Amino acid sequence: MARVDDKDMGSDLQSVLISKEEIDAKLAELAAKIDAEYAGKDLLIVGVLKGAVMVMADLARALSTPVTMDWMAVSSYGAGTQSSGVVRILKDLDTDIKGKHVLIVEDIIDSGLTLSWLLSNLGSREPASLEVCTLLRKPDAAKVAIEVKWIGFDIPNEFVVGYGLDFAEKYRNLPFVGTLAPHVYGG
Ligand SMILES: O=P(O)(O)OC[C@H]1O[C@H](OP(=O)(O)OP(=O)(O)O)[C@H](O)[C@@H]1O
Ligand SMILES: Nc1nc2[nH]cnc2c(=O)[nH]1
Ligand SMILES: [Mg+2]
Repeated sequence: MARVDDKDMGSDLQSVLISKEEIDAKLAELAAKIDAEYAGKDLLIVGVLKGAVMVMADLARALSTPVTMDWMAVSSYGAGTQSSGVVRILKDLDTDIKGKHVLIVEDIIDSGLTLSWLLSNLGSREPASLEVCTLLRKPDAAKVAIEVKWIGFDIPNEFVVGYGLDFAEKYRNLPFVGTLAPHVYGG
């Protein structure tokens, strides 16, 4: 199992919430379900930058279904650890998704505001189908009416980093998901 002091960030971390091994096993499980769902269909997976890069890379390799991959970058106004729901496109898809089977891949759903906006934005482009796969989901997501077909882990309402998730752009390259020590975010 990965140690908390991996990459010399040990003193910033409080605990390992989900280990690399647990992430790998979960992605294999999700990939099998996604393979079954899209058998015989063309699938476009859409990663939401930057957080979803690790999930996209590992999920794509765990899938047997041939996929195409595209990326969106959005920014939700709001500083620090809070999302505001006001979303702006920083990088749009390179491809037209009309008539395509589209799977949005996210690292985390917290307030659900980013995803809710994305579902309505991409939904209006008339894809053949539009579903969501997220590695992590926090409890507040239940307050927003969004349907998430594939969920890796439901986690408590704590700020997590690693495996794509940042705090002030750091910690994304940790191979596991962990919680930060309070002194790092001024707690
Ligand atoms: O459910 P919500 O409250 O909207 O939060 C979830 C979103 O926040 C994070 O992205 P962030 O905007 O931090 O950008 P990043 O992926 O570049 O870190 C995460 O990757 C999700 O996209
Ligand atoms: N890094 C990180 N980004 C988030 N965006 C929404 N929730 C979180 C979280 O817990 N950690
Ligand atoms: Mg972030």
